[in-house]
Amino acid sequence: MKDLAYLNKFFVKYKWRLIPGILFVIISNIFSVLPAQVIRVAFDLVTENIGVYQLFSGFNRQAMIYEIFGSSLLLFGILVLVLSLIRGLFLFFMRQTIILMSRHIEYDLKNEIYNHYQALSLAFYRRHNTGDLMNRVTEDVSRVRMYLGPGIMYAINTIVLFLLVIYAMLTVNVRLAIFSILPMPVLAFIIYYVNNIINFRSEKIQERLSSLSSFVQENFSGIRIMKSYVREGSVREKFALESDDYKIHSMALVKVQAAFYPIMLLLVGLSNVITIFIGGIEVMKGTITPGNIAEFLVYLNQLTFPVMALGWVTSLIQRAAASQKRINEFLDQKPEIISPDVPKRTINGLIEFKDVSFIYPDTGIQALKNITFTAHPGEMVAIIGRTGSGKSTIANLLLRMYDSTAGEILIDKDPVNTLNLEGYRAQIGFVPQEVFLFSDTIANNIAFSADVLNMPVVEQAAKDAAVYNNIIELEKGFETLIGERGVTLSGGQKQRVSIARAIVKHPQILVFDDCLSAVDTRTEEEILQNLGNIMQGKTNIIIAHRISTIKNADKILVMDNGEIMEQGNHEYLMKQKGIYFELYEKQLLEEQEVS
Ligand SMILES: Nc1ncnc2c1ncn2[C@@H]1O[C@H](COP(=O)(O)OP(=O)(O)OP(=O)(O)O)[C@@H](O)[C@H]1O
Repeated sequence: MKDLAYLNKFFVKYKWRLIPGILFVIISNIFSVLPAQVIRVAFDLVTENIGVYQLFSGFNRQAMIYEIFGSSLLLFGILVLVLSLIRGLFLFFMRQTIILMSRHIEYDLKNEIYNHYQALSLAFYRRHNTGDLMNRVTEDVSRVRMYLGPGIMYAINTIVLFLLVIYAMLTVNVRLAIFSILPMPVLAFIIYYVNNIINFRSEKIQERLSSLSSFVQENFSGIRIMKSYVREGSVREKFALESDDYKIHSMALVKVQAAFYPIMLLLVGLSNVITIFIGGIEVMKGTITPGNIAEFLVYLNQLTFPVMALGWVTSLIQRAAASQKRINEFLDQKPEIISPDVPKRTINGLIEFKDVSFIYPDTGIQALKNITFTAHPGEMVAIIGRTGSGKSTIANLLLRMYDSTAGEILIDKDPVNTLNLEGYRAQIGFVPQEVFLFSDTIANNIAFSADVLNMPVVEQAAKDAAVYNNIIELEKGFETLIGERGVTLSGGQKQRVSIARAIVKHPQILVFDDCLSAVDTRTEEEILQNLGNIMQGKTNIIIAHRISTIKNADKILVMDNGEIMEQGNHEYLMKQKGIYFELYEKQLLEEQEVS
């Protein structure tokens, strides 16, 4: 329960909704207890007046008595109606304050979690799957809201109504009061117990449902592979198995739910029977009037819902506590990469890696060993090497997605971790190895880094990335939607849109992580030539597999197994007759074989 204490700050923030809300709950309950007393008076009046009416049988006065009796009953009826209307009005106010407060808190909490997520570093995202991250912002927050809104509202409601009704009952007759509320604790306990079973089984169903939807989603995403490997039959069988599992769990829930309402109604009915029985004895003894029995029956029916709510609210609070615990786990995570509190400044782009080593925190893989190199503004530094040799890791460290385990990375002679992170990253154009485009228009994807869309700039970036002609050939040009709901671009086109996105902001440092692999050599040359113009005086880091991409670079780092094996320009490395030379010969041979 201590996990829920985290939410207390919101109660303070929204105190002017909570306090009136509590007052409205109390007032609405007073108006819900009063009608029972009116009914008692009316009931007694009926029994008394029937006697009087019969006494005057055969006299003229009988019609008059009938009239007086009828109009006073009407008056009582109107009174009950008015009291109920007033109660309804306050119930409306109660919901308008407390439920609204819970919605405000839900909004604040979601934003808080989302902002926190954004501050967390890449390593955090490697450790947790997307489904889990999403669940905490949606499912868990909704459960917490149920505690903040209905949970609190019904809890206060139940307590207030209980106190009022039980007080009213005790003032009439203690014995009858005790007997009539005797089945209530049993009812509360059963509801609590059954609710827990229902929640547990619902969660199981939810898990099955997530697994079923992940299964379907994955198979539809990979439909091309599935069809080409003719696996429809076996996938259909697996789907039927998953569905069956879901059905079995659903049936188990239905059974409990089916037994729930009859048991509840039985207990409520039992209370009524006891009240009438014991009440009847008391009336015969003369301690209470028949009107009191009617009054008690109204009280009992009023208590039924709060008692049910008690069981329900208890399990609701338990679920909310479990969800808040999961939320707190994430909120307590400290970002590993923290920006120092310094002003943003423009960088020149001098990059120095000094003896940098890096071990990935989760896997313990040593991806870099004693890396030392310098990239000056205006230079193009290329990184080449076998897969898994650590090229992308250099880009990750340069972008400060991770901090190096040993050694130093200097930008304009200052350690990278002393720079304002946001300001620094904003001056880097990064094109990752795996292209990711948002489900949005091409224009918005290219202008992703800008707050305002500047079409001439976007168009120029598309021209520099050699994708302009492809875009204008599309029916809607730059306004074409891409992603799941939109058109599918080819692999090379996607890469070039992603390049345009990086160069549109004219960064001080440009990092290309093997992003020309799906582009033909002629287009590649065009892009590199354009880069030469845009990036004059700025620093380019190009990671590639093809020597043709990088042979004009000012400096080439040849990597293997996390280390720089050779370093220099193309001519120098060729003369060395080492790994680079071998790679060149091999690629030349492959090209000749292809042609
Ligand atoms: N996020 C990560 N967590 C743990 N280990 C990682 C992570 N990313 C890469 N590695 C490991 O670090 C090593 C270097 O990987 P890296 O991605 O830097 O290689 P690369 O040279 O870019 O390869 P490729 O050319 O195939 O992209 C590999 O052994 C890889 O398994």
